[in-house]
Amino acid sequence: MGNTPIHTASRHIAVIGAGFAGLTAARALKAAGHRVTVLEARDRVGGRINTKAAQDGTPVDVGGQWIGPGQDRVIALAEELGVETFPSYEAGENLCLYDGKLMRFAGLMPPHEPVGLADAEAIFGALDALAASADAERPWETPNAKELDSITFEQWIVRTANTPEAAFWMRFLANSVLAADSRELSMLHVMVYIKAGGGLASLIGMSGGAQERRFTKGAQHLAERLADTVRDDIRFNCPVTSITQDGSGVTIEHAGGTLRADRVVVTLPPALAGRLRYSPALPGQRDHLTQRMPMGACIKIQCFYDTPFWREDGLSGMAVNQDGPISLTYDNSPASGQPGVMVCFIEGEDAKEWTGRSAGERRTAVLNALARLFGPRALEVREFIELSWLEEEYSRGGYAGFMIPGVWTRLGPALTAPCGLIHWAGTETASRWPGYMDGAIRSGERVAAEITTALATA
Ligand SMILES: Cc1cc2nc3c(=O)[nH]c(=O)nc-3n(C[C@H](O)[C@H](O)[C@H](O)COP(=O)(O)OP(=O)(O)OC[C@H]3O[C@@H](n4cnc5c(N)ncnc54)[C@H](O)[C@@H]3O)c2cc1C
Repeated sequence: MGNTPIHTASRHIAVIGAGFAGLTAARALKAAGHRVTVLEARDRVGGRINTKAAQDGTPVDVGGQWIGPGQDRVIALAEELGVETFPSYEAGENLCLYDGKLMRFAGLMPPHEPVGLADAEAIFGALDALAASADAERPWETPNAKELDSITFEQWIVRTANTPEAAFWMRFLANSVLAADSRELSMLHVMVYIKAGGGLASLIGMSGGAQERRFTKGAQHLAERLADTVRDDIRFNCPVTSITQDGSGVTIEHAGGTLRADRVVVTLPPALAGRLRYSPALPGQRDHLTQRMPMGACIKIQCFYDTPFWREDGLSGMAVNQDGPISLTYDNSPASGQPGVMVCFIEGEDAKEWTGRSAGERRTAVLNALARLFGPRALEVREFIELSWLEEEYSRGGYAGFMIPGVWTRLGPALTAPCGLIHWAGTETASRWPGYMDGAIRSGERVAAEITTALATA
C-alpha cells in the first residue's frame, strides 16, 4: 500500500463510514495485522459513490464517476482490483448559452466578443498562477495566506474581472468544480483546491483532465471490489451517534448497539462528523472547524434517450448554460454509445433552491433547458434519473465539504490532528485531490499509516 510496515501488537480499530476513505483505511489496517470493524450507516458501501441501474440495466452513477491523470491512487486501485474503465465521449463541438446567445465552439472557450474573451482567458491564467503559489499540504503557510483567507472567491472575482464574461466563468468554475457559490468560498480554499488537483486544466479537462475516464460498470464496482477485501468486517445499517474515550479505548454507540475498540477512524465529511456526540467533548478548534465546513450542493440528473442524438449534429454533449437551472451537461452514454445518456448538474445556489421544488417542476425545467441547448429531441426522454445530494441523510451535500473564509488559517491543522484515540480521514482531509475519490483513498492510506505509527510509539 505504499507505506512502510511497522510491526505492532494487533489492536481493534473501528472505522466509521464505508466510502472509499473508510474501506481503504480498513483494508490497510487489516493488512498491518489489526482487527477492524467498519460501521456504515447505509445498507451499502460507496458513500458519495452510488451506481444504480436504468430500466434497461445501463449502470448510472448518481454520485461520483470520473477519474483522470494524476489521480494515481484510484487508478492503481482499479488496476489492482481489475476494474475496467473507458474514455469519456468528447468528440464534436461544445455549446454555451450566454447572454441569450447559443454558441458552438471547440476547445475551452466559446466565441465571446474579443474583449470579453481576452479577459476570460486572462482571469483563468491569473487564477492558475495564484493557485500555483498555494501550499496544499499546509495551506496556512501559503504566501499571504491570512489575506487570501480573509476574502471570498467572489471578492477576488470582483477585484480581478474587468468584463462580465470573466466574472461569469469564475462563478461557473466555483459552481461546476466545487459545487459551491463564489460568495461562500474562501479564496485561499479555491487556490488550495486547484493546486491539489494539479492546476485548472487538470481539474476542468476531459482527456488529460479529471473527467477523462469512467468505470465501465459504474464507480460502485470499484467500491464493491475494495469492500470484498474487508467484507466480513463491515456492519451495515449502523449509523453512529456517539464516541466516548476513556483511558483504554473508545466506546461507540450506533443504531445496532455498542462497539468497543482501541482506536477509531472517522471518515465522515466534517459537517457530519460535527453532528456526532463526543465524550469528553472535542477541543474547541476541532468543533469550530466542523461548524465552518459546509457541504457543496448539487443535484445530478441523467436523461436517457434511444440514441445520443446530439452526436449526429456534431455535438459533444458538453454544454454550459447561463440560464439555469442546469449549469453544465456532458454526454454520459455507456461505452457502447447506446442508449444516449445526458448528465446534467444543478449546483450551488440553484441546487439549494431546486432541491425544495417538486420532482415534476425539476423535470420540466431540466428538459426545457436541454431543449434550448440541444433542440426539441431533448424532450423525447425515455427515462429520467435524478438525485439531490442535499437530501441524502448520510452525505447532506456534495461533492465535498469546503472552507469558508478564515478557517484554513485559524483552524486548518484541526482538520487532520487526531483527538486522543480518534483519527480523521475522508476526502476533505487529503492534500492531493481533496473532493475526489482519489483524495478519499489517499486519506484512508494516510490515516492507516498514522495509526500504525501512533501504536508503535504509544
Ligand atoms: C454528485 C457527485 C458527483 C461527484 N463526482 C465525482 C467525480 O466525478 N470524480 C470523483 O473523483 N469524485 C466525485 N465526487 C466526489 C466523491 O464521490 C467523494 O470525494 C468521495 O466518494 C468521498 O469518499 P469518502 O470516503 O471521503 O466519503 P463518503 O463517500 O461520504 O463516505 C462516508 C461514509 O460514511 C457514512 N456515514 C455517514 N454518517 C454516518 C454515521 N453517522 N455513522 C456511520 N456511517 C456514516 C456514509 O454513508 C458514507 O458511506 C462526486 C460526489 C458527488 C456527490
